[in-house]
Amino acid sequence: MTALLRIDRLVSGYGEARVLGGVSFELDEGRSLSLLGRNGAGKTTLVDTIVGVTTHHSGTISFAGVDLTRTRPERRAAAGIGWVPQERNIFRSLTVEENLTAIARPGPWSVERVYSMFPRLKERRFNRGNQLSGGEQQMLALGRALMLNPRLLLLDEPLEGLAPIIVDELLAALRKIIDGEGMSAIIIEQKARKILPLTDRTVVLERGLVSYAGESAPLLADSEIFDRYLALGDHKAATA
Ligand SMILES: Nc1ncnc2c1ncn2[C@@H]1O[C@H](COP(=O)(O)OP(=O)(O)OP(=O)(O)O)[C@@H](O)[C@H]1O
Repeated sequence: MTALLRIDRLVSGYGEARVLGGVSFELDEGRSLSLLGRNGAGKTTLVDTIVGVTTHHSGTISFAGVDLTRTRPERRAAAGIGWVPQERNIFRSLTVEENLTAIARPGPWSVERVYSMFPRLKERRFNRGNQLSGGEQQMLALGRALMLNPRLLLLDEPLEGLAPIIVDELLAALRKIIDGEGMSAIIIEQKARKILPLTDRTVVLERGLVSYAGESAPLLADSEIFDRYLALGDHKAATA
């Protein structure tokens, strides 16, 4: 079986600077992956390289059997790569409903389905992006990505800066999207223990290299394994 996403010896960064030093991993269709690691390890750089907005130095990115390494970001999106960056790129001057319909592509996800996932967005459908709370903006950013009906969803710290009750609501929605709908997803998260139970697989980055690539379950089940890869330095506080 061809992996949905195959990253092979990827080296990328910003201009001359190399952040990823040769990253390889695969993700099968319908599987989900936690992308973990300390601040500055290269998580955002990896996701941004998959999307096509960093400087590629060497290595390959294949998606559904097609080499996308030198393809422009718009073509990658059209191929089915949906992206919710850390800064949640919603249109702040458009209403919730306009945000959802502006970039919709045909497929199972519709405005009504997004509203049933996030009833709060339905209540706020005539409010503009800049009138929403942080949690509502994150729901809208996720809803927008779903409206593109992607084959793979890339989420960069979707829980960051949100109140605990909103974090729980988003985690429940992500569980429905991943488990219920079988969406393939890569999720960057600082709070490893929150996201590990949601995902089949995990990649841990350390200084631009893969230090762990495997099932998520052993990291949760065995505190020694968890500590070896995740409870170091900055990460200790973040995962507590
Ligand atoms: N636009 C940029 N230009 C130059 N260097 C950058 C840029 N963005 C990030 N970097 C550098 O790349 C390295 C990896 O950063 P990256 O944001 O990928 O890490 P991260 O694992 O996502 O960390 P965080 O959890 O802090 O977001 C860091 O040393 C960072 O300073």
